[in-house]
Amino acid sequence: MIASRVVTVRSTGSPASHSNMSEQNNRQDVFSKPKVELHVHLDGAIRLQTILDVARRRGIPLPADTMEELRELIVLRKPTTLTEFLGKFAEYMHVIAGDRDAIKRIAYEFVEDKAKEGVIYVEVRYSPHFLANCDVDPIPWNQAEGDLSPDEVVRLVNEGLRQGERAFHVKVRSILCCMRHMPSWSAEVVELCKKYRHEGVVAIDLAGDESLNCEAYPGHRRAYEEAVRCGIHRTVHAGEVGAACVVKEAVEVLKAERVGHGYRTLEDRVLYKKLLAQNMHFEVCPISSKLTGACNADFTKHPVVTFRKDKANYSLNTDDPLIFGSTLQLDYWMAHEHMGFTPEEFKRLNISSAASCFLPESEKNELLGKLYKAYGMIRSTAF
Ligand SMILES: O=c1[nH]cnc2c1ncn2[C@H]1C[C@H](O)[C@@H](CO)O1
Repeated sequence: MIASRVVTVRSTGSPASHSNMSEQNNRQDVFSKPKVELHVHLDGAIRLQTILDVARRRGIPLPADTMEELRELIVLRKPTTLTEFLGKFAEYMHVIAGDRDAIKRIAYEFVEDKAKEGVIYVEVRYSPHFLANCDVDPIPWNQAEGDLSPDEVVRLVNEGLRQGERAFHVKVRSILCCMRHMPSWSAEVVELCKKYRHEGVVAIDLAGDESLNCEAYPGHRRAYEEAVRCGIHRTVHAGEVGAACVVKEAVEVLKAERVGHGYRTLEDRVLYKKLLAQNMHFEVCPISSKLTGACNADFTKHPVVTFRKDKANYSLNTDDPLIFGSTLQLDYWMAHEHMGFTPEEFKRLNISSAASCFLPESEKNELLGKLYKAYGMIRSTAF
């Protein structure tokens, strides 16, 4: 029996449309055991307070002076579209991008926040180009040109994450994102993955707006070929809002080892069966999928209900807790309350997540051992 206890669920923003804050604070932590998170964006997991502090220090005007006003500006309250959701990043990225202290700080604070959520291993992703202000074309977020390159961004994030790991006892690895609309950045992304593979960078990702262009550009394809050639792990955002053919392309052309979201895989039964047989991992983000309009707002109809029924390999993740006003506990709570997830299923999916993480085998085994121990399970237990 898992004892559930009432905890205060701290949130980076207000709980988007799911409830009011006091209601959220009284929610039970439905799985207060060590967890693994594989799909969360660093730039979607920044503290509101940090955005305010950095804006003040840098003298950058914001249309919000208080946490409440900033929350109002950034946090999504109702389901929208992926395109509109992605537009939220433009509200605050210009504050953090190009600033060395801010970048280290968001990485460090991210680890602290994950520790509070009971996460013992996390893979956090971001686009180095989106946080830079030189050696990137175009310079993002209307920044003036500065002297912070994508390469240095990776070094700073690595430093912040390493300090966070030591302070909060969470194991953290990172994934570098190519962006769908910027194929010209992808060659450098894979080079950065190679350069920093011994400093915590474990994989390459392709993020951004699938609804704008479905077929991966040659720039992305070449980067993924290089990743395969060099043994860099691969995940791809696919089938979030894009059709099942985007998932097919991710797996067959880009050689993705995991699929970011992947909900619309279910529309192609042949593909779904094939991926089930391959034990393909789906990085599921429940609250995200509701607020980006990727899935039906009725959680009882969520693709993860089918994944669970079919004993698919999947994880539960926050994706962008800042913009969704969420926490990992809230995603678990939604799964429990609206989809009937049990502690047994939470254990199973965390073990699948650990087994599908991008750590080297020996470290993966160590992580699995920790979970089995914490869950009071014997290693050979098969679900
Ligand atoms: O859910 C998402 N789908 C596609 N792209 C996303 C999602 N969440 C964040 N991103 C984008 C916006 C970020 O700036 C970028 C890198 O983290 O990845």
